[in-house]
Amino acid sequence: MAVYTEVPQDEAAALLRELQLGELTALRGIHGGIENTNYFATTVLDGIETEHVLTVFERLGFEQLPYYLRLMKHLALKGIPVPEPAANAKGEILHRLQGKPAAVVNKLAGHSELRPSVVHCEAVGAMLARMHLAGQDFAMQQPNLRGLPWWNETVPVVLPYLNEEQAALIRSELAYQNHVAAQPAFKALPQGPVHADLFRDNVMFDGDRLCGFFDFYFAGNDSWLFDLAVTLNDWCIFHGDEAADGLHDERRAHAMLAAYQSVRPLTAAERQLLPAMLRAGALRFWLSRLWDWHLPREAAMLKPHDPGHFERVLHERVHQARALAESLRGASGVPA
Ligand SMILES: Nc1ncnc2c1ncn2[C@@H]1O[C@H](COP(=O)(O)OP(=O)(O)O)[C@@H](O)[C@H]1O
Ligand SMILES: N[C@@H](CCOP(=O)(O)O)C(=O)O
Repeated sequence: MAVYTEVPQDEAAALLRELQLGELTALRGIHGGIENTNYFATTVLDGIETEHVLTVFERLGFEQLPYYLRLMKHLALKGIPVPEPAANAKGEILHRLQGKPAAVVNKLAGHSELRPSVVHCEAVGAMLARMHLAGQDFAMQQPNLRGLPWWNETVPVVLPYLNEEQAALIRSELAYQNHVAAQPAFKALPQGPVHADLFRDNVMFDGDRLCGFFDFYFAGNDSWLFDLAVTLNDWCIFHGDEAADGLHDERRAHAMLAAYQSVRPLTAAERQLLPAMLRAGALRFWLSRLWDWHLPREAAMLKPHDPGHFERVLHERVHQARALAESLRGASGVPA
């Protein structure tokens, strides 16, 4: 269920006409997604049928949206396959439907690849690096609104719902992330606009061909390494019914990292900080899932995502980081 706001057919048709996209012939609510109201809209212009996605924003306000929509436009103009927001005659890409902010973008071909192969991970890694480079000259700035300040605010909110072991893990991870974020090397990491939620369900594939990235509504300015870590934490981890839920898949991770670096090699500081950033990415999504699970927005979600998955991912990332640190200490002659 993801139609919170019913958009009357005539109101949608008027907007699509204003955007010079043609005459509306079909409007269908989309039942995936959890954040916004989404419809597929079909229009006909000069005899040609085209598919669009009409979104009514339920959580984000008129102030935050220009950043996301302008970023998508910027990336699309640079050849990155992302949905391009449609503009009216005045060049405006943020519209209003039922008193709420709304946008219309082109519908990407393909479907989400929920069981990605090495080939899919390579394609995503390379495109992510291309997207980071293409965003370098994007002029607008907006922080990642789900970054460290939000983690610091949210941990006390979710703590009452955790058992002792979980509370200890979340507290110690938060302390670790605050410590890492204060380091000069961390502050100097390459930055730019990042997607920050590039999960498997936000990418379209047609077979092995990557058709596009979408759902930029958690984007913001942050380190590129954070974006890569979030992506690795979803695409290169075992999921759900697999016995190894939450564990790292070395083959897929290696493929994604190599493909990313074939476009933009990581700096020495990025390579060193990747284990810490994988932990940060796991903490970020464990927190948001705990929040959604225990404090759901009114009528907002039919099926919140499982927080336990990211608890397992965080355990895995902490374990890996310690093992790596110990092997490095061993290699340098310092006892582990
Ligand atoms: N530009 C697009 N092209 C094709 N499908 C899209 C596009 N945008 C959204 N969708 C479809 O709508 C669903 C919900 O979109 P999503 O952005 O994930 O919603 P939400 O932000 O509400 O969670 C997606 O899973 C996908 O099937
Ligand atoms: N990817 C996040 C939740 C964000 O939902 P989306 O449908 O907007 O991508 C998670 O899995 O926790």
